[in-house]
Amino acid sequence: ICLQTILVGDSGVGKTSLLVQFDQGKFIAGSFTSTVGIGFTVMFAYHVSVCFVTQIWDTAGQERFRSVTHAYYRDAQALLLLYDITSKPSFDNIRAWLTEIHEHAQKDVVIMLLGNKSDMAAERVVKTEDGEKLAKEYGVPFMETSAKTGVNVDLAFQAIGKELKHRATQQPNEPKFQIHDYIESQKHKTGCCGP
Ligand SMILES: Nc1nc2c(ncn2[C@@H]2O[C@H](COP(=O)(O)OP(=O)(O)OP(=O)(O)O)[C@@H](O)[C@H]2O)c(=O)[nH]1
Repeated sequence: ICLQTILVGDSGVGKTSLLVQFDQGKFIAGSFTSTVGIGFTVMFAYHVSVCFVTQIWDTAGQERFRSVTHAYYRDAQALLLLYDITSKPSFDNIRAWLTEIHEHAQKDVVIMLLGNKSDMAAERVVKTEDGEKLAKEYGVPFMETSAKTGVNVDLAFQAIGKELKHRATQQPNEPKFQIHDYIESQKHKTGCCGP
C-alpha cells in the first residue's frame, strides 16, 4: 500500500530535511533550495513495507495556490505539521494550518504535530509544553523531532503507517490502535538522553 502524506509548515522549518532523514537516514547540512509554491516535491520512502508518497508544502505562494491546495488536501491520508522550535512565528502559524486542514481535509485524516530542530537547545524559543498544549487542544499527536540527529523521525512516519494500516485491516471487535499511546511509549524525550 502507498500512503498519501503531506508535510506542511513554514519555509525553513525542516520539511525537506526531515524527509531526507527518514528516507535515507542522513542529514544534509546547509540550506536546500527553497520549495516554491505547492506540491513541489514528491518523495517516495519505504518503511515497514509501507510506501509513503509525500508532498512538501510551505506557506510561500499560499494565496495564489489556494484552490489547488484544497484539492490536494482531499487526497491526503496523513498530514505532518511542522514548526521549528527556534522560530516562534513558525509555531504561531500552526493554528492557521490547522484551521485550513479542518476545513478542507478528509474528516479521518491523520494529523501529527512535529516540533523540529530539537537538537538546537540553545536557540529554543518554543517550549515543549507549548507544543504539547497546542496538540492537546486540537487532539493531535505531538513529538519533537530532529532532522539532524534523527530523533523521533522514523517514529513519526511509523506511527502514521501503523495507524493507517490498522484502519485498513481492522476487525470489528478488535481494539483500535491508539496512536497517542504508541507514540508516548516509543518517543525519545529530547534534551537529556538523545536517541
Ligand atoms: N540543527 C538542525 N537544523 C535543521 C534541522 N532540520 C532542518 N535544518 C536546517 O534548516 C534549514 C532549512 O531546512 P529545510 O529542510 O530546507 O526546510 P524546509 O521546511 O524544507 O524549507 P522550504 O523548502 O523553504 O520550505 C537547513 O539549513 C537545514 O539544514 C534540524 O532538525 N536540526
